[in-house]
Amino acid sequence: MASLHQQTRDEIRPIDLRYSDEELGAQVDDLTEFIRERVDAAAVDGALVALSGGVDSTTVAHLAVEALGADSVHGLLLPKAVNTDENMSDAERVAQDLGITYDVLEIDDAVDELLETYDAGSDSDSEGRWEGRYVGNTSARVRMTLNYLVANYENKLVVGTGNRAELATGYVTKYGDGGVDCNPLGNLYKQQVRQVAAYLGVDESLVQKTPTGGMVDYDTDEEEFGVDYDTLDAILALHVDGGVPAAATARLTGSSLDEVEYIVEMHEDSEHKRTPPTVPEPRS
Ligand SMILES: Nc1ncnc2c1ncn2[C@@H]1O[C@H](COP(=O)(O)OP(=O)(O)OC[C@H]2O[C@@H]([n+]3cccc(C(=O)O)c3)[C@H](O)[C@@H]2O)[C@@H](O)[C@H]1O
Ligand SMILES: Nc1ncnc2c1ncn2[C@@H]1O[C@H](COP(=O)(O)OP(=O)(O)OP(=O)(O)O)[C@@H](O)[C@H]1O
Ligand SMILES: [Mg+2]
Repeated sequence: MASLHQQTRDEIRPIDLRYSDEELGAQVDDLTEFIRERVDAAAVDGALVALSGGVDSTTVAHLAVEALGADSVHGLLLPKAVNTDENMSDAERVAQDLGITYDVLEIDDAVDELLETYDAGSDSDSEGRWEGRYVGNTSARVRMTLNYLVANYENKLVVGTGNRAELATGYVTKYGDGGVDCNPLGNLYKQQVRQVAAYLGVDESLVQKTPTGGMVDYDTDEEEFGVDYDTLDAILALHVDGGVPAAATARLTGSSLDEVEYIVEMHEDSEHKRTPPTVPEPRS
């Protein structure tokens, strides 16, 4: 990995976290070994991957096939009306190119039924953000339920797709896309995920695709972070994971202090998503 301290005050350019060629091959070996180990340790028959057409799930599907062989990997496409046809056809192409079995299960009815059961009325502010939150998160939890239904049925592990940038900022739905059995990409920043994807032969258009949650129709990840992914990666690597002071991080990444502090706030507020549910201390 390139040095985090490669910049001078006069020359601000994105911090490069990408692996060297040698590191990249070794990293991919480690990731495939990780998936094999998890499946062996659980004594199951393989891996289930939910496929969205995004680079994270595409990369995990490729890694799982490298690790286990196509016969041991099952894909699930779980479209909702809000998902673009392009994403879903990309997901289908990934499954077909890899030669894995997959199902396409529409989730709109299940999500609507849950919302109606609670009579979830309008909880929206003027931009519909709050309504988007509970609808989007319920969709993610319906997907999680279907992942486990099929994983139980097929005796497989649910292999998650969360990367370090998402997990560090809590940019996952708790017990939704965050509800998985293991996360092979959990220590990789987004630019490293893209690098691994390219190494595994993922189509360039998918490697460079704009990340979106597909939760509601207006979200791209970078709009919610307030900075682009390369900058987010760098802020996390320098400050949150690396202990470089916030002001120096802002300078080194070409960000404002407010932008760095917003990411820190996301990190701190989402601690509960990275730890098991708390229990009180036992009475002594
Ligand atoms: N301190 C605390 N200790 C323990 N639990 C705490 C807590 N604070 C909140 N909670 C619980 O957590 C809940 C909030 O968490 P959660 O339900 O996840 O909801 P929340 O974090 O508000 O929303 C999920 C975020 O992740 C993003 N997301 C989700 C899924 C996929 C993607 C994507 O890009 O692919 C992005 C989404 O856009 C949104 O910004 C609260 O309702 C409460 O139950
Ligand atoms: N329509 C969908 N069908 C199946 N799985 C989905 C769908 N939408 C989201 N998921 C699952 O939720 C995960 C989290 O979504 P996320 O957007 O973070 O990842 P991605 O789409 O793979 O990559 P990117 O972040 O670049 O868009 C996906 O990787 C996938 O496993
Ligand atoms: Mg996506």
